[in-house]
Amino acid sequence: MELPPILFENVTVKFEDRDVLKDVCLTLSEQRIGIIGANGAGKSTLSRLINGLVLPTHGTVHVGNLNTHKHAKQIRRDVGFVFQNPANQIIMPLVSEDIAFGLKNLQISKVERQTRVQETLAELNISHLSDRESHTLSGGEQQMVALASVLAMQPRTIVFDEPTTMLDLRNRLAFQEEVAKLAQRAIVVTHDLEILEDFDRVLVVTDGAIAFDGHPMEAIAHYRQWSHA
Ligand SMILES: Nc1ncnc2c1ncn2[C@@H]1O[C@H](COP(=O)(O)OP(=O)(O)OP(=O)(O)O)[C@@H](O)[C@H]1O
Repeated sequence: MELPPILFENVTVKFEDRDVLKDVCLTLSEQRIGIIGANGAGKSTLSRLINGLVLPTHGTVHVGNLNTHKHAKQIRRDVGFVFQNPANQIIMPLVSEDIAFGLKNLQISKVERQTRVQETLAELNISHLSDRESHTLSGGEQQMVALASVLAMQPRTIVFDEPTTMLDLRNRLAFQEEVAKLAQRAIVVTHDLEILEDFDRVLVVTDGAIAFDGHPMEAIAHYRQWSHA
């Protein structure tokens, strides 16, 4: 699978006149990239820039040749986003319908939709949730369903914003295994440092800037040291 590079050029994001990200320049071409850092540092904002959920106040973000300012619709087809709060992402009454919903928007045929829904549920070991009512699921079950909905759409990049916060050990391991197997690019914002150990690259965000960018173990060491300072 060809993975288009993601390019941040001098990106500043201001909220209410405050710089939440300051002049960030990055080229993301690796397959598995982690983003770590303190609460409020700007990690979610950085991740939301990738699919145009947040637009730069200054500068540009490109996914391949597409600019998030100009081509948000095309970019959203190619960059899936798994939200921190899965309840925000679940729309339809039944789990199977919810996963099929995104596929319908992509104009995928009914037969193909049903196949993909069942395959994705099986892949994540949650086939037993297929006919459950979405609003009765536990937080962790919702998080797995939100993940299934995005995986079923097969985007080439998937951005995860704190995907393991509600998961028990078994589902956390399932998530970790799923990410390790993905042919797609995974960009994961997390406070769960262990899941990043086999990643290709980890960014440490501090106060709206990239304070460290490199190998996971070195990035985690940098972040630990910074946290103790
Ligand atoms: N829509 C918004 N309007 C105003 N301020 C915002 C908005 N979104 C984020 N912020 C602020 O921007 C800063 C960075 O937020 P962000 O969510 O990117 O941080 P984070 O590193 O993901 O934090 P956490 O680990 O706590 O989730 C915070 O101070 C936050 O309050």
